[in-house]
Amino acid sequence: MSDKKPGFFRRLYDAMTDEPRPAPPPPAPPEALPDAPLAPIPVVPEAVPPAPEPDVVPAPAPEPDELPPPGPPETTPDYVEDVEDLAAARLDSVPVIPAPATAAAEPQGWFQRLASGLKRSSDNLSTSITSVFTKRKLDAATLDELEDVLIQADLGIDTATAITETLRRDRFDRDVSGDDVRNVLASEVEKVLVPVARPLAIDTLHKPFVILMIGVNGSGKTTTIGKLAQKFARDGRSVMLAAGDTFRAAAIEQLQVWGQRTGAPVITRPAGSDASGLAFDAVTQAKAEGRDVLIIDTAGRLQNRDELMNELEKVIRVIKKVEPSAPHATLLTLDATTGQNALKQVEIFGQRAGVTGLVMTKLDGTARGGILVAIAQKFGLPVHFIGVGEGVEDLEPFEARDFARAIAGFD
Ligand SMILES: Nc1nc2c(ncn2[C@@H]2O[C@H](COP(=O)(O)OP(=O)(O)OP(=O)(O)O)[C@@H](O)[C@H]2O)c(=O)[nH]1
Repeated sequence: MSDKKPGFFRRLYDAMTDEPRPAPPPPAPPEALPDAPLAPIPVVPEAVPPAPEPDVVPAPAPEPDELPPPGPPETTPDYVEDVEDLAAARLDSVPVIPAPATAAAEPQGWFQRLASGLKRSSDNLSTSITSVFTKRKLDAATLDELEDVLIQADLGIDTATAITETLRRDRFDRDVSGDDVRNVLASEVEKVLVPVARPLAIDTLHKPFVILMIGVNGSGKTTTIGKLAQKFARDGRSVMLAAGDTFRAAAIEQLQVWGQRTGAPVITRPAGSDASGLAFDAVTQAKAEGRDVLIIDTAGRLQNRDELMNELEKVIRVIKKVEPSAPHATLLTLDATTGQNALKQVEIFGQRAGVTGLVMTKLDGTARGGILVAIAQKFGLPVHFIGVGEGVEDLEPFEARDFARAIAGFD
Protein backbone atom coordinates (compact mmCIF):
# COMPACT_ATOMS: atom_id res chain seq x y z
CA MET A 1 0.00 0.00 0.00
CA SER A 2 1.16 3.50 -0.69
CA ASP A 3 0.93 6.35 1.84
CA LYS A 4 -2.15 7.82 0.14
CA LYS A 5 -5.14 8.69 2.30
CA PRO A 6 -7.40 5.66 2.20
CA GLY A 7 -11.05 5.85 1.05
CA PHE A 8 -13.95 6.13 3.47
CA PHE A 9 -14.85 2.44 3.58
CA ARG A 10 -11.24 1.46 3.87
CA ARG A 11 -10.80 3.85 6.84
CA LEU A 12 -14.04 2.61 8.38
CA TYR A 13 -12.93 -0.98 8.10
CA ASP A 14 -9.51 -0.23 9.52
CA ALA A 15 -11.01 1.75 12.42
CA MET A 16 -13.43 -1.00 13.33
CA THR A 17 -11.13 -3.93 13.36
CA ASP A 18 -7.73 -4.28 14.87
CA GLU A 19 -7.60 -7.91 13.87
CA PRO A 20 -4.75 -8.52 11.48
CA ARG A 21 -6.05 -9.72 8.17
CA PRO A 22 -4.83 -13.29 7.87
CA ALA A 23 -3.08 -14.37 4.74
CA PRO A 24 -5.28 -16.76 2.80
CA PRO A 25 -4.37 -20.37 3.45
CA PRO A 26 -2.65 -22.11 0.59
CA PRO A 27 -5.01 -23.87 -1.74
CA ALA A 28 -5.63 -27.49 -0.89
CA PRO A 29 -3.56 -30.00 -2.83
CA PRO A 30 -4.80 -30.76 -6.29
CA GLU A 31 -7.19 -33.61 -6.75
CA ALA A 32 -7.80 -35.79 -9.69
CA LEU A 33 -10.39 -34.38 -12.02
CA PRO A 34 -13.72 -36.15 -11.87
CA ASP A 35 -14.40 -38.88 -14.31
CA ALA A 36 -15.47 -37.66 -17.68
CA PRO A 37 -19.25 -37.42 -17.62
CA LEU A 38 -20.94 -40.38 -19.20
CA ALA A 39 -23.71 -39.98 -21.69
CA PRO A 40 -26.98 -39.09 -19.95
CA ILE A 41 -28.83 -42.15 -18.79
CA PRO A 42 -32.59 -42.41 -19.10
CA VAL A 43 -33.11 -42.38 -15.33
CA VAL A 44 -34.87 -39.05 -15.50
CA PRO A 45 -36.05 -38.66 -19.04
CA GLU A 46 -38.44 -35.81 -18.45
CA ALA A 47 -37.28 -32.25 -18.06
CA VAL A 48 -37.13 -31.41 -14.38
CA PRO A 49 -39.09 -28.28 -13.51
CA PRO A 50 -37.80 -25.84 -10.93
CA ALA A 51 -37.97 -27.35 -7.49
CA PRO A 52 -39.78 -27.60 -5.19
CA GLU A 53 -43.20 -28.19 -6.70
CA PRO A 54 -45.62 -26.16 -4.63
CA ASP A 55 -48.39 -28.74 -4.76
CA VAL A 56 -46.13 -31.52 -3.54
CA VAL A 57 -43.71 -29.78 -1.26
CA PRO A 58 -44.71 -26.98 1.08
CA ALA A 59 -42.56 -23.87 0.99
CA PRO A 60 -39.39 -24.75 2.86
CA ALA A 61 -39.51 -21.84 5.26
CA PRO A 62 -38.33 -22.86 8.72
CA GLU A 63 -41.06 -23.52 11.22
CA PRO A 64 -40.71 -20.82 13.86
CA ASP A 65 -41.41 -23.13 16.77
CA GLU A 66 -38.72 -25.56 15.79
CA LEU A 67 -35.91 -23.62 14.21
CA PRO A 68 -34.31 -20.23 14.62
CA PRO A 69 -35.24 -17.81 11.87
CA PRO A 70 -32.95 -17.68 8.87
CA GLY A 71 -30.73 -14.66 8.48
CA PRO A 72 -27.63 -13.20 9.98
CA PRO A 73 -26.67 -14.49 13.41
CA GLU A 74 -26.38 -12.39 16.49
CA THR A 75 -22.64 -13.04 16.72
CA THR A 76 -21.66 -11.04 13.67
CA PRO A 77 -18.90 -8.70 14.80
CA ASP A 78 -19.99 -5.10 15.08
CA TYR A 79 -17.62 -3.90 12.41
CA VAL A 80 -19.09 -6.35 9.90
CA GLU A 81 -22.64 -5.26 10.64
CA ASP A 82 -21.72 -1.60 10.47
CA VAL A 83 -19.89 -1.93 7.20
CA GLU A 84 -22.74 -4.07 5.87
CA ASP A 85 -25.39 -1.55 6.90
CA LEU A 86 -23.52 1.31 5.29
CA ALA A 87 -22.88 -0.69 2.17
CA ALA A 88 -26.53 -1.76 1.99
CA ALA A 89 -27.66 1.84 2.37
CA ARG A 90 -25.47 2.85 -0.59
CA LEU A 91 -26.50 -0.15 -2.65
CA ASP A 92 -30.19 0.45 -1.97
CA SER A 93 -29.89 3.80 -3.66
CA VAL A 94 -28.95 2.09 -6.92
CA PRO A 95 -31.94 1.25 -9.09
CA VAL A 96 -33.01 -2.35 -8.68
CA ILE A 97 -32.73 -4.41 -11.82
CA PRO A 98 -35.38 -7.12 -11.73
CA ALA A 99 -34.22 -10.71 -11.56
CA PRO A 100 -34.22 -12.45 -14.91
CA ALA A 101 -37.30 -14.43 -15.87
CA THR A 102 -36.66 -18.12 -15.34
CA ALA A 103 -38.73 -19.32 -18.30
CA ALA A 104 -36.76 -18.10 -21.29
CA ALA A 105 -38.25 -18.63 -24.72
CA GLU A 106 -35.03 -20.26 -25.90
CA PRO A 107 -32.78 -22.35 -23.71
CA GLN A 108 -29.80 -20.25 -22.61
CA GLY A 109 -26.23 -21.42 -22.29
CA TRP A 110 -24.67 -21.52 -18.86
CA PHE A 111 -22.68 -18.31 -19.32
CA GLN A 112 -25.83 -16.41 -20.32
CA ARG A 113 -27.64 -17.74 -17.25
CA LEU A 114 -24.68 -16.82 -15.08
CA ALA A 115 -24.37 -13.35 -16.60
CA SER A 116 -28.08 -12.62 -16.28
CA GLY A 117 -28.11 -14.09 -12.76
CA LEU A 118 -25.24 -11.82 -11.76
CA LYS A 119 -26.74 -8.82 -13.54
CA ARG A 120 -27.69 -6.98 -10.37
CA SER A 121 -24.17 -7.38 -9.00
CA SER A 122 -22.50 -6.38 -12.26
CA ASP A 123 -24.89 -3.50 -12.97
CA ASN A 124 -24.31 -2.05 -9.52
CA LEU A 125 -20.58 -2.24 -10.03
CA SER A 126 -20.67 -0.85 -13.57
CA THR A 127 -22.94 2.03 -12.60
CA SER A 128 -20.72 2.96 -9.67
CA ILE A 129 -17.51 2.61 -11.67
CA THR A 130 -18.90 4.74 -14.49
CA SER A 131 -19.94 7.45 -12.05
CA VAL A 132 -16.41 7.53 -10.59
CA PHE A 133 -14.67 7.65 -13.97
CA THR A 134 -16.45 10.51 -15.72
CA LYS A 135 -14.03 12.65 -17.71
CA ARG A 136 -11.24 12.26 -15.24
CA LYS A 137 -7.58 11.55 -15.36
CA LEU A 138 -6.71 8.90 -12.89
CA ASP A 139 -5.70 10.59 -9.65
CA ALA A 140 -5.46 9.60 -5.99
CA ALA A 141 -8.98 10.81 -5.16
CA THR A 142 -10.47 8.75 -7.99
CA LEU A 143 -8.61 5.68 -6.84
CA ASP A 144 -9.92 6.19 -3.31
CA GLU A 145 -13.47 6.45 -4.62
CA LEU A 146 -12.99 3.34 -6.70
CA GLU A 147 -11.64 1.44 -3.71
CA ASP A 148 -14.77 2.37 -1.75
CA VAL A 149 -17.01 1.21 -4.59
CA LEU A 150 -15.24 -2.15 -4.73
CA ILE A 151 -15.41 -2.64 -0.97
CA GLN A 152 -19.11 -1.80 -0.97
CA ALA A 153 -19.61 -4.41 -3.66
CA ASP A 154 -18.40 -6.99 -1.11
CA LEU A 155 -15.29 -7.89 -3.09
CA GLY A 156 -13.14 -7.58 0.03
CA ILE A 157 -10.35 -5.20 0.96
CA ASP A 158 -7.53 -7.23 -0.56
CA THR A 159 -9.11 -7.52 -3.98
CA ALA A 160 -10.19 -3.86 -3.90
CA THR A 161 -6.61 -2.87 -3.10
CA ALA A 162 -5.15 -5.14 -5.79
CA ILE A 163 -7.39 -3.55 -8.41
CA THR A 164 -6.65 0.03 -7.40
CA GLU A 165 -2.92 -0.67 -7.11
CA THR A 166 -2.83 -2.17 -10.61
CA LEU A 167 -4.52 0.95 -11.97
CA ARG A 168 -2.22 3.22 -9.97
CA ARG A 169 0.83 1.44 -11.35
CA ASP A 170 -0.26 1.25 -14.98
CA ARG A 171 -2.58 4.19 -15.58
CA PHE A 172 -1.87 6.97 -13.07
CA ASP A 173 -2.41 10.48 -14.50
CA ARG A 174 -3.82 9.07 -17.73
CA ASP A 175 -7.35 8.98 -19.08
CA VAL A 176 -9.09 5.87 -17.87
CA SER A 177 -12.51 4.69 -18.98
CA GLY A 178 -15.02 2.58 -17.11
CA ASP A 179 -14.27 -0.25 -19.55
CA ASP A 180 -10.56 -0.09 -18.70
CA VAL A 181 -11.46 -0.44 -15.04
CA ARG A 182 -13.85 -3.32 -15.71
CA ASN A 183 -11.07 -5.12 -17.59
CA VAL A 184 -8.72 -4.77 -14.63
CA LEU A 185 -11.55 -5.84 -12.32
CA ALA A 186 -12.22 -8.99 -14.35
CA SER A 187 -8.57 -9.92 -14.49
CA GLU A 188 -7.88 -9.35 -10.76
CA VAL A 189 -11.03 -11.22 -9.74
CA GLU A 190 -10.07 -14.11 -11.99
CA LYS A 191 -6.63 -14.26 -10.33
CA VAL A 192 -8.29 -14.63 -6.93
CA LEU A 193 -10.77 -17.24 -8.12
CA VAL A 194 -8.57 -19.53 -10.21
CA PRO A 195 -7.05 -21.37 -7.21
CA VAL A 196 -10.47 -22.07 -5.65
CA ALA A 197 -12.40 -23.09 -8.77
CA ARG A 198 -12.02 -26.83 -8.31
CA PRO A 199 -14.42 -29.54 -9.37
CA LEU A 200 -15.89 -31.87 -6.79
CA ALA A 201 -13.91 -35.04 -7.38
CA ILE A 202 -15.80 -38.22 -6.57
CA ASP A 203 -13.19 -40.73 -5.45
CA THR A 204 -14.50 -44.04 -6.74
CA LEU A 205 -12.34 -45.92 -4.24
CA HIS A 206 -14.92 -44.96 -1.65
CA LYS A 207 -18.17 -46.83 -1.92
CA PRO A 208 -20.11 -44.87 -1.05
CA PHE A 209 -18.44 -41.49 -1.48
CA VAL A 210 -20.21 -39.70 1.38
CA ILE A 211 -21.16 -36.05 0.94
CA LEU A 212 -22.45 -34.13 3.95
CA MET A 213 -24.41 -31.00 3.12
CA ILE A 214 -24.41 -28.29 5.78
CA GLY A 215 -25.34 -24.62 6.13
CA VAL A 216 -27.65 -22.09 7.70
CA ASN A 217 -31.42 -22.25 7.33
CA GLY A 218 -32.71 -21.85 3.83
CA SER A 219 -29.27 -21.57 2.22
CA GLY A 220 -30.23 -24.12 -0.44
CA LYS A 221 -28.93 -27.43 0.95
CA THR A 222 -31.85 -29.62 -0.02
CA THR A 223 -32.29 -28.05 -3.45
CA THR A 224 -28.56 -28.40 -4.13
CA ILE A 225 -28.69 -32.06 -3.10
CA GLY A 226 -31.48 -32.62 -5.62
CA LYS A 227 -29.51 -30.90 -8.36
CA LEU A 228 -26.35 -32.86 -7.53
CA ALA A 229 -28.27 -36.15 -7.41
CA GLN A 230 -29.54 -35.37 -10.88
CA LYS A 231 -26.03 -34.67 -12.17
CA PHE A 232 -24.57 -37.82 -10.60
CA ALA A 233 -27.42 -39.97 -11.92
CA ARG A 234 -26.83 -38.55 -15.39
CA ASP A 235 -23.18 -39.54 -15.02
CA GLY A 236 -24.32 -43.09 -14.41
CA ARG A 237 -23.59 -43.15 -10.68
CA SER A 238 -25.85 -44.92 -8.23
CA VAL A 239 -26.92 -42.36 -5.68
CA MET A 240 -28.60 -42.61 -2.29
CA LEU A 241 -29.99 -39.66 -0.34
CA ALA A 242 -30.43 -39.33 3.42
CA ALA A 243 -33.06 -36.94 4.77
CA GLY A 244 -30.98 -35.80 7.72
CA ASP A 245 -33.00 -32.61 8.19
CA THR A 246 -35.17 -34.44 10.68
CA PHE A 247 -36.40 -31.15 12.18
CA ARG A 248 -38.65 -30.36 9.29
CA ALA A 249 -41.21 -32.75 7.80
CA ALA A 250 -41.30 -30.58 4.68
CA ALA A 251 -37.56 -31.03 4.15
CA ILE A 252 -37.99 -34.80 4.27
CA GLU A 253 -40.79 -34.65 1.69
CA GLN A 254 -38.76 -32.25 -0.44
CA LEU A 255 -35.89 -34.74 -0.57
CA GLN A 256 -38.27 -37.59 -1.35
CA VAL A 257 -39.50 -35.66 -4.39
CA TRP A 258 -35.91 -35.23 -5.57
CA GLY A 259 -35.38 -38.94 -4.96
CA GLN A 260 -38.34 -39.78 -7.20
CA ARG A 261 -37.09 -37.48 -9.93
CA THR A 262 -33.58 -38.85 -9.92
CA GLY A 263 -34.32 -42.49 -9.15
CA ALA A 264 -32.31 -42.29 -5.92
CA PRO A 265 -33.62 -44.09 -2.83
CA VAL A 266 -34.11 -41.75 0.13
CA ILE A 267 -33.42 -42.88 3.68
CA THR A 268 -35.89 -41.18 6.01
CA ARG A 269 -36.99 -41.29 9.62
CA PRO A 270 -40.03 -39.59 11.10
CA ALA A 271 -39.66 -35.87 11.75
CA GLY A 272 -38.07 -35.30 15.14
CA SER A 273 -35.87 -38.41 14.98
CA ASP A 274 -32.21 -38.28 15.92
CA ALA A 275 -30.23 -37.00 12.92
CA SER A 276 -27.06 -38.87 13.83
CA GLY A 277 -28.96 -42.17 14.08
CA LEU A 278 -30.33 -41.58 10.60
CA ALA A 279 -26.83 -40.79 9.29
CA PHE A 280 -25.55 -44.03 10.84
CA ASP A 281 -28.28 -46.09 9.16
CA ALA A 282 -27.80 -44.34 5.83
CA VAL A 283 -24.05 -44.95 5.65
CA THR A 284 -24.55 -48.56 6.74
CA GLN A 285 -27.20 -49.17 4.08
CA ALA A 286 -25.33 -47.35 1.29
CA LYS A 287 -22.25 -49.44 2.11
CA ALA A 288 -24.22 -52.66 2.09
CA GLU A 289 -25.76 -51.79 -1.27
CA GLY A 290 -22.44 -50.68 -2.79
CA ARG A 291 -23.77 -47.26 -3.73
CA ASP A 292 -21.41 -44.85 -5.52
CA VAL A 293 -22.54 -41.72 -3.73
CA LEU A 294 -24.47 -41.01 -0.53
CA ILE A 295 -25.57 -37.41 0.04
CA ILE A 296 -26.68 -36.59 3.58
CA ASP A 297 -28.89 -33.56 4.15
CA THR A 298 -28.78 -31.77 7.51
CA ALA A 299 -31.06 -29.33 9.26
CA GLY A 300 -30.27 -25.67 8.71
CA ARG A 301 -28.53 -24.11 11.69
CA LEU A 302 -27.15 -20.70 12.46
CA GLN A 303 -23.46 -20.94 13.17
CA ASN A 304 -23.81 -19.17 16.52
CA ARG A 305 -26.23 -21.78 17.90
CA ASP A 306 -23.77 -23.82 19.89
CA GLU A 307 -26.11 -26.70 20.69
CA LEU A 308 -26.96 -27.13 17.02
CA MET A 309 -23.31 -27.05 16.06
CA ASN A 310 -22.67 -29.70 18.72
CA GLU A 311 -25.34 -31.82 17.08
CA LEU A 312 -23.60 -31.43 13.73
CA GLU A 313 -20.32 -32.56 15.27
CA LYS A 314 -22.13 -35.59 16.63
CA VAL A 315 -23.52 -36.46 13.19
CA ILE A 316 -19.95 -36.43 11.84
CA ARG A 317 -18.64 -38.57 14.73
CA VAL A 318 -21.37 -41.13 14.15
CA ILE A 319 -20.74 -41.27 10.39
CA LYS A 320 -17.09 -42.03 11.20
CA LYS A 321 -18.13 -44.97 13.37
CA VAL A 322 -19.45 -46.70 10.25
CA GLU A 323 -16.79 -45.39 7.85
CA PRO A 324 -13.76 -43.68 9.41
CA SER A 325 -12.77 -41.94 6.16
CA ALA A 326 -16.21 -40.34 5.76
CA PRO A 327 -17.58 -37.81 5.17
CA HIS A 328 -15.42 -37.56 2.06
CA ALA A 329 -16.78 -34.12 1.22
CA THR A 330 -18.41 -31.69 3.62
CA LEU A 331 -20.04 -29.02 1.53
CA LEU A 332 -21.16 -25.72 3.00
CA THR A 333 -23.96 -24.07 1.05
CA LEU A 334 -23.87 -20.28 1.22
CA ASP A 335 -26.74 -18.03 0.26
CA ALA A 336 -25.13 -15.18 -1.71
CA THR A 337 -27.82 -12.75 -0.57
CA THR A 338 -26.53 -12.85 3.01
CA GLY A 339 -23.51 -10.76 1.98
CA GLN A 340 -20.79 -10.26 4.58
CA ASN A 341 -22.31 -12.74 7.03
CA ALA A 342 -21.24 -15.55 4.70
CA LEU A 343 -17.64 -14.90 5.82
CA LYS A 344 -18.59 -15.75 9.38
CA GLN A 345 -20.46 -18.84 8.26
CA VAL A 346 -17.40 -20.17 6.43
CA GLU A 347 -15.22 -19.49 9.44
CA ILE A 348 -17.42 -21.16 12.07
CA PHE A 349 -18.70 -24.09 9.99
CA GLY A 350 -15.12 -24.63 8.89
CA GLN A 351 -13.93 -24.84 12.50
CA ARG A 352 -16.77 -27.04 13.72
CA ALA A 353 -17.42 -29.33 10.78
CA GLY A 354 -14.25 -29.33 8.67
CA VAL A 355 -15.75 -27.87 5.52
CA THR A 356 -13.98 -29.23 2.43
CA GLY A 357 -15.75 -27.17 -0.21
CA LEU A 358 -18.34 -24.51 -0.90
CA VAL A 359 -21.47 -24.19 -2.96
CA MET A 360 -22.79 -20.66 -3.37
CA THR A 361 -26.48 -20.43 -4.18
CA LYS A 362 -28.85 -17.61 -5.13
CA LEU A 363 -26.31 -15.59 -7.07
CA ASP A 364 -29.28 -14.63 -9.24
CA GLY A 365 -31.12 -11.52 -8.17
CA THR A 366 -28.60 -10.34 -5.59
CA ALA A 367 -26.32 -7.32 -5.81
CA ARG A 368 -23.91 -9.04 -3.44
CA GLY A 369 -22.30 -11.65 -5.66
CA GLY A 370 -18.90 -10.06 -4.98
CA ILE A 371 -18.86 -11.78 -1.61
CA LEU A 372 -17.67 -14.95 -3.32
CA VAL A 373 -14.44 -13.14 -4.19
CA ALA A 374 -13.90 -12.01 -0.60
CA ILE A 375 -14.50 -15.57 0.62
CA ALA A 376 -12.09 -17.02 -1.93
CA GLN A 377 -9.46 -14.48 -0.95
CA LYS A 378 -9.85 -15.03 2.78
CA PHE A 379 -10.26 -18.80 3.05
CA GLY A 380 -8.92 -20.35 -0.16
CA LEU A 381 -11.50 -23.15 0.13
CA PRO A 382 -12.53 -24.91 -3.08
CA VAL A 383 -15.71 -23.53 -4.62
CA HIS A 384 -17.28 -26.50 -6.39
CA PHE A 385 -20.61 -25.22 -7.65
CA ILE A 386 -22.64 -22.05 -7.94
CA GLY A 387 -26.40 -21.71 -8.22
CA VAL A 388 -28.20 -19.03 -10.18
CA GLY A 389 -31.77 -20.26 -9.87
CA GLU A 390 -34.09 -22.91 -8.55
CA GLY A 391 -34.07 -25.18 -11.60
CA VAL A 392 -31.89 -28.25 -11.91
CA GLU A 393 -30.00 -26.63 -14.78
CA ASP A 394 -29.17 -23.61 -12.63
CA LEU A 395 -26.33 -25.27 -10.71
CA GLU A 396 -23.01 -25.68 -12.49
CA PRO A 397 -19.37 -26.27 -11.63
CA PHE A 398 -17.67 -23.03 -10.72
CA GLU A 399 -15.46 -21.47 -13.41
CA ALA A 400 -13.20 -18.58 -12.38
CA ARG A 401 -13.05 -16.82 -15.74
CA ASP A 402 -16.79 -17.02 -16.41
CA PHE A 403 -17.61 -15.64 -12.99
CA ALA A 404 -15.01 -12.86 -13.24
CA ARG A 405 -16.27 -11.74 -16.63
CA ALA A 406 -19.90 -11.96 -15.59
CA ILE A 407 -19.42 -9.89 -12.45
CA ALA A 408 -17.47 -7.29 -14.41
CA GLY A 409 -20.47 -7.08 -16.74
CA PHE A 410 -18.94 -8.59 -19.89
CA ASP A 411 -21.26 -10.65 -22.10
N1 LIG B 1 -33.20 -17.97 -6.68
C1 LIG B 1 -32.61 -19.07 -6.21
N2 LIG B 1 -33.25 -19.79 -5.28
C2 LIG B 1 -32.64 -20.90 -4.80
C3 LIG B 1 -31.36 -21.31 -5.23
N3 LIG B 1 -31.02 -22.43 -4.53
C4 LIG B 1 -32.07 -22.71 -3.72
N4 LIG B 1 -33.05 -21.79 -3.87
C5 LIG B 1 -34.34 -21.69 -3.17
O1 LIG B 1 -34.08 -21.36 -1.81
C6 LIG B 1 -35.10 -21.89 -0.99
C7 LIG B 1 -34.48 -22.67 0.15
O2 LIG B 1 -33.84 -23.80 -0.40
P1 LIG B 1 -33.70 -25.18 0.41
O3 LIG B 1 -32.97 -26.11 -0.50
O4 LIG B 1 -34.99 -25.61 0.97
O5 LIG B 1 -32.76 -24.70 1.57
P2 LIG B 1 -32.26 -25.55 2.83
O6 LIG B 1 -30.90 -25.05 3.12
O7 LIG B 1 -32.40 -27.00 2.58
O8 LIG B 1 -33.30 -25.06 3.92
P3 LIG B 1 -33.47 -25.57 5.45
O9 LIG B 1 -33.77 -27.01 5.38
O10 LIG B 1 -34.59 -24.75 5.96
O11 LIG B 1 -32.22 -25.25 6.14
C8 LIG B 1 -35.97 -22.73 -1.90
O12 LIG B 1 -37.11 -21.96 -2.27
C9 LIG B 1 -35.10 -22.99 -3.11
O13 LIG B 1 -35.85 -23.21 -4.29
C10 LIG B 1 -30.68 -20.50 -6.23
O14 LIG B 1 -29.55 -20.74 -6.66
N5 LIG B 1 -31.37 -19.39 -6.66
